[in-house]
Amino acid sequence: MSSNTAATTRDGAASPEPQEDTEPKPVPTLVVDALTVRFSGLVALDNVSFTVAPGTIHALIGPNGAGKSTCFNVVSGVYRATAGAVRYAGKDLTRLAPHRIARLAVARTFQNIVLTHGTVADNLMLGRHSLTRAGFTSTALRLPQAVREQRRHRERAAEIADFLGLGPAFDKPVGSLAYGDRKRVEMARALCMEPKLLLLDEPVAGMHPTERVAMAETIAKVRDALGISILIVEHDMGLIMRIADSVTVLDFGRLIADGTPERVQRDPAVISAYLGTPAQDEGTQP
Ligand SMILES: Nc1ncnc2c1ncn2[C@@H]1O[C@H](COP(=O)(O)OP(=O)(O)OP(=O)(O)O)[C@@H](O)[C@H]1O
Repeated sequence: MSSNTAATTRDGAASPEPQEDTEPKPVPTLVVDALTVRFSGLVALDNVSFTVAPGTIHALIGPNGAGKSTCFNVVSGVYRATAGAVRYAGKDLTRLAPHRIARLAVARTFQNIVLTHGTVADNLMLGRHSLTRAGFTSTALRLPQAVREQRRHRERAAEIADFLGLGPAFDKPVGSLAYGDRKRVEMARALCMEPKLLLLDEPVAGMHPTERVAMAETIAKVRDALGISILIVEHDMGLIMRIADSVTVLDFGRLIADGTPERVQRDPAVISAYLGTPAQDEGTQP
């Protein structure tokens, strides 16, 4: 990070604040309003409403088949809603294709690792692609402006890699990294899009306990340093209780609880929904 833009987080670490020429835009509120999704006869989401306040970590939890991924996929434009709306930055996301949603500074990660080729730098530069102004021809011809722009993007990608603890791996092939680091690359790629809303789909799935704790700290650090909103689907209840500001609980497509982690954890409907289903892992019980 260039010294004139450097900022520090609460813990004193360098913060990857976006380098914007103009005043940064405020983080919009995400409003999920009476969302219903039907697949043939099955109601995957039934009139679900909740709000993600700017700069907060909002968790979407629930037993298997509760409708979490369906909700996540509607917000990111992968699934169509049957009814209801998802309002964000003055738009209804249910009417937009994924690339138009991405242009509203909404980035998502995937549950399963999709990055297997190239170096960490290559993958992070993919995340910068939508922010690149230079066209294919000027980049291919290595025109000075295009070269300068590429250099700026690479520096920014390196800052984000550093922030996520991937600095030493920046020029290494993604395939050579440990599983936990590859999950971090996925998150770094999403952050390279400079999102105001980050959608994390099971960011610690498959990680061992030490990696999970480290990732939880990183997610909280991203919220604190960047002030962006994070919507997270995750089965690891311990992680959710540690870092979430608010939690929405789904069961059989319906919202059964919504509130702070402490309140939701004590809610009888939540306890009964979880006790009625087999535990995913040791962290699943509320
Ligand atoms: N593309 C689809 N076509 C048909 N049914 C679907 C589709 N996607 C999800 N469903 C169904 O919708 C319901 C909700 O599924 P969803 O994957 O959203 O739940 P989930 O809470 O994410 O579950 P898990 O924790 O197991 O991932 C399930 O009954 C599922 O089988």
